[in-house]
Amino acid sequence: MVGISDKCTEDIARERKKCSFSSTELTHFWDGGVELTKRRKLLENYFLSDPELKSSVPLEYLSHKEKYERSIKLSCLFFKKISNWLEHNDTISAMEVYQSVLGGSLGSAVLKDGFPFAVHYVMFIPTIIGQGTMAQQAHWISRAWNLEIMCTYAQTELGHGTFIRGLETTSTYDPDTEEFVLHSPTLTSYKWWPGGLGHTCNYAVVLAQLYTKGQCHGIHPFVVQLRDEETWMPLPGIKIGEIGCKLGFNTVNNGYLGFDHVRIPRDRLLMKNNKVLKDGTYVKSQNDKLTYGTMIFVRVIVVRGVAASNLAKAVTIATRYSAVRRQSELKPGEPEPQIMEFQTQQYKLFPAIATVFAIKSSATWLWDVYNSVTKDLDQGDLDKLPELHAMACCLKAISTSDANQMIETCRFACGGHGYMTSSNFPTIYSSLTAAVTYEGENTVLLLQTARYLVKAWSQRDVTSATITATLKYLSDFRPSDIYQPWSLTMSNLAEAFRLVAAGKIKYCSEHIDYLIQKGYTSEDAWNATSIQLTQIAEAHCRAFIVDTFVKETEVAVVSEPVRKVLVQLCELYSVYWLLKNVGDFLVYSHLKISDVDAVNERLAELLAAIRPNAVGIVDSFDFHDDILDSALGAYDGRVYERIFEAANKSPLNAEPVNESFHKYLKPFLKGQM
Ligand SMILES: CC(C)(COP(=O)(O)OP(=O)(O)OC[C@H]1O[C@@H](n2cnc3c(N)ncnc32)[C@H](O)[C@@H]1OP(=O)(O)O)[C@@H](O)C(=O)NCCC(=O)NCCSC(=O)CCCC(=O)O
Ligand SMILES: Cc1cc2nc3c(=O)[nH]c(=O)nc-3n(C[C@H](O)[C@H](O)[C@H](O)COP(=O)(O)OP(=O)(O)OC[C@H]3O[C@@H](n4cnc5c(N)ncnc54)[C@H](O)[C@@H]3O)c2cc1C
Repeated sequence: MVGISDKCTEDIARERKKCSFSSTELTHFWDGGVELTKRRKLLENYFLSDPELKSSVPLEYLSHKEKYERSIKLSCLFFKKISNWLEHNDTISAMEVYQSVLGGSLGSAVLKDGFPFAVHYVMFIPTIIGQGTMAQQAHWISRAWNLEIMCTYAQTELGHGTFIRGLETTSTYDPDTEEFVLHSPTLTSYKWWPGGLGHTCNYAVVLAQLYTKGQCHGIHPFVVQLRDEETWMPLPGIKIGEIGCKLGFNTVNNGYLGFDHVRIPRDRLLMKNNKVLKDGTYVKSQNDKLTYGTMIFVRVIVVRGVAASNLAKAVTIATRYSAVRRQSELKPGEPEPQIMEFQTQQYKLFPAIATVFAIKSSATWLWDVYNSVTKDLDQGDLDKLPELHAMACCLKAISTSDANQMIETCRFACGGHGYMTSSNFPTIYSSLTAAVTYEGENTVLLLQTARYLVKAWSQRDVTSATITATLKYLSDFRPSDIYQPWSLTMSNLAEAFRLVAAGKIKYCSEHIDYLIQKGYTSEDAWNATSIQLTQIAEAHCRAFIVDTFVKETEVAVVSEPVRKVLVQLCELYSVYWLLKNVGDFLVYSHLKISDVDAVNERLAELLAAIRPNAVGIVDSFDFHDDILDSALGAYDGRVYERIFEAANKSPLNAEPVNESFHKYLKPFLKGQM
């Protein structure tokens, strides 16, 4: 074993030396500025140096019950520590602290399989802000923020997750007592999935069909107490439990919930948007989609906080590992190369690095638009809500599905060792892949964006004067644009993505019209076109991501060496996705068959150009080793020693002979069983 460690650390140190730019400068760009990097590190040091928050036994060796109990202990210590921090420091706002703990990667160093308190902060509090009156906000936010109560967001039911208009839980107003009566009429009406609902929370926002004066007004949010505040026993009429083991999220305590005629006061209906008066009169808001606001918020934060951040972790691990792992021969008789020398390996890693930066720049745009639209909504201006909804849907879907596929590719890039739990790929994958489904299943979200695009296509001439920036390419589109000459410049690549999106949107819209003319209902025509409809949402999203990434590389305040890296990554992202969908580009853009070889060559050139900087680029994500938590991806490159150390944490290695030998194996082998 002697010498292996030195060789690996030398390999990775050599990578860092040959880097053509300052990794620290790229870290500042990634964090959003020097000051933000400082603050992030301050928080990391504060939390990660605390021995109480570290666990000696890896999570995977605990039983399901032990995992839950440890998750509660660690969550309490962790959130106590956050309160202590906020009491004694005013340099970092509470919002920023919670964002880095729950929306960033810091929390995963403490509870890698998720927090049972997460939905309390990520969904319950935002729902009260978005849906509660001032009085309701004052009451519930202060109770929730001060952790007097633990809360969740209970929308999904056993029978319905996507189609929330089909939820079956009812909330019927009784004007005599001025109460709502919550009821679960069927098994499929049981709430199913909410994080922390099992045993952790005593309150929830419950989405239920509101009935008053014999009329159903659709789903509305109600704050409901589930457990006694002292004894934590479920209240009468509340049937509650945990939903059991899952692919991941096993410390999140996802739960189920049923109601047997549970009465709650009238003021538990969140009434910022819609109201029920004392006598049962229903007062409708100007837009019934405002009830869906919390979902938009979470989709917005998933893009960077979940998709980019998990993919960045995975590609850091795989890239560092590829710098120290040596295998096979490139030329006969020569020493085994670092596996990163293989072009196929570069093709697995570098597009994933480029995708992390691409997602990040779109996520920044989305966050800014979210904040501006939220302000408009508060002033009663709903004009920009459809664009925000459409972009949040497709960016959530594309970022999580890219990350999902690329994290798996990063795992494959690490061969057998990637399959070890100690690589941390299983946890990174299982927490990311949940985001493909939660907060709007990806196909469904793509179809929401497609609905917006088809509508925009039909209105593009009438609305061209007021068309939003993300749709301007539709009103600019001329079918003859596909006869322009092709060139391998970034502006031309971006144009090709826009042409593909516009061409496919045009085709889909015309196809739907054609089917309707043939006698299809509009719903059947929609369904019969829906494969292509998901593709137009993807094409629109890719064109948007490329445009946003290009603009970011142009305006970023960085040195020329860093800008060069960003430009290469931006071009790689574009070339990679063009070649993945080359058929579409041949049909809908000005790319011709005779141009494709040159694009393939450009891909190879870009991979080769990024190769010397690869470790430097992933270093710039600046993951603390405790956050990466990977035997393959630690900063020092000591891969083999760490794999060995992790194996020796297996409880089976605590004794030389396991008792099952005496009980079963021996009698079996001796023919005595
Ligand atoms: C799929 C739809 C959108 C369908 O709803 P619908 O009422 O049938 O709508 P439709 O007829 O297709 O469209 C009607 C219209 O509503 C618009 N719309 C739809 N959603 C929104 C929104 N959020 N904001 C603003 N507008 C929205 C649509 O664009 C349509 O507009 P239009 O009529 O075309 O002008 C909806 O039901 C939905 O969002 N389903 C997904 C459910 C979901 O996201 N659940 C999340 C549960 S919580 C969770 O998963 C937490 C995990 C967190 C964790 O653990 O970290
Ligand atoms: C880890 C995790 C945590 C969660 N946390 C919460 C939580 O805290 N609170 C909460 O309320 N919920 C939560 N959920 C539930 C989650 O939001 C739903 O699972 C999600 O919205 C998808 O709904 P579904 O499970 O009913 O899938 P379904 O809608 O049944 O989807 C199944 C299939 O049907 C397809 N499909 C459905 N409708 C359409 C359509 N209109 N057009 C085309 N295809 C369609 C989908 O594409 C998919 O392929 C969580 C889920 C997970 C996995």
